[in-house]
Amino acid sequence: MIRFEQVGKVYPDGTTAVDDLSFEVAEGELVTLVGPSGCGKTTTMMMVNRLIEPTAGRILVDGEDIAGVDPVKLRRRIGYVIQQVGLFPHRTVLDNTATVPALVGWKRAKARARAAELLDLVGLDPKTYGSRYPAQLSGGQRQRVGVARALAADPPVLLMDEPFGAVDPVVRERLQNEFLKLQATVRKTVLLVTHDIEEAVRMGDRIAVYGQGRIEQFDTPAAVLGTPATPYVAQFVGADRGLKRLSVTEIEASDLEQPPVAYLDEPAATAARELAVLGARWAVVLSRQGELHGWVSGDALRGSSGTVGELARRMEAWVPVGAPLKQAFSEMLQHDAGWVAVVDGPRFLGVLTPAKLHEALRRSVDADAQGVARDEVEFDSVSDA
Ligand SMILES: Nc1ncnc2c1ncn2[C@@H]1O[C@H](COP(=O)(O)OP(=O)(O)OP(=O)(O)O)[C@@H](O)[C@H]1O
Repeated sequence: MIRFEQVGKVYPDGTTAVDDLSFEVAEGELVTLVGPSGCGKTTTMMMVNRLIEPTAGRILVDGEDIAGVDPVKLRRRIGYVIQQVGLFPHRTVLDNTATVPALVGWKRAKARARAAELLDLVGLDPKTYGSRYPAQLSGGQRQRVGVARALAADPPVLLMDEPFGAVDPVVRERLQNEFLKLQATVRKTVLLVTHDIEEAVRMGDRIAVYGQGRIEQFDTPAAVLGTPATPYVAQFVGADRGLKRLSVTEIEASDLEQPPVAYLDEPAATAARELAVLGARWAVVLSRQGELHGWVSGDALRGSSGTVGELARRMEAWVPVGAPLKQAFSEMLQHDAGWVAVVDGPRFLGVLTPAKLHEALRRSVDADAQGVARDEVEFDSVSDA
């Protein structure tokens, strides 16, 4: 979808910003460009919408060499989100969001209706915020408007330069998560620049790790963390990459333990006896169809004449199977729980304990050490195509 073929950029003063870049961003894929300040990330991105012209190689968007495309027309196909957001201060939020649809000739009512829809999508109620001016918004809200505006004309490609950079870490994580949810539905082809490896890992389907003007590694987050291609990459991803793996290692059904189970319609006395036999202090409460309803303690069951369902407590700590280990860990901490329930839709699969979580993390690190995960990674290179 976006393809760099041996692209280079030397500025008129002789600075080589990037050299011999070749990589591809597939349709619907989110690729993060990460690296230290001055390594050429922004130059790379701005060559895609022709705000900067390459001095070598070529860039294709949707199979077409962009050198031959009128820059203004090109930019209408490419959404652009930048850190400073660049909203027009004297226009309302709604009109800011409707900028591009209006430019490409949509009728005013249609452009505004689309803008309202987009504001809603990024979590800003158009009734409340649509008539405000940018100065009347928080930093995080302005960033959201920036994203809404970039998406308004429904461009297939999105360029994002430090889009969540100007807000505090808590808001940033929320914006990142919101954007990932949005991306799961809109499936744009995205190039996202960041200097933050955590952001690159969290957001990217694949990551391009930049050294000085060139890509040191182009891989999935798991592979970059697990098997850094060069000492430079290893240093850049940091000594705590084991911890970062929590974000990229998924919970699998085989990681789970099977705790004692009690059923909603079962008499409490029966369940209490079963727990006593097992020497267990609690049980997970399920429907007969295997749906998770909560948990119940042996103490609550003993002496009760009712059913298990009447005594069940809500399960606070749960995650869907396939979620990253980090999410399970965070649920455990948040609810001060010794384990988290893992579900597939409404169906209960088992529980993840700290010991199993540790095992899963080891499995993921060992798999990389043996080169397993890397073998599974598909490389896109220009020469393969
Ligand atoms: N117009 C210009 N003329 C000369 N050199 C430039 C120009 N723009 C950028 N550069 C240089 O090109 C190199 C790459 O810059 P670029 O902005 O692409 O880096 P970056 O990785 O995006 O950095 P940052 O994270 O700090 O924004 C830097 O050495 C920079 O000083």
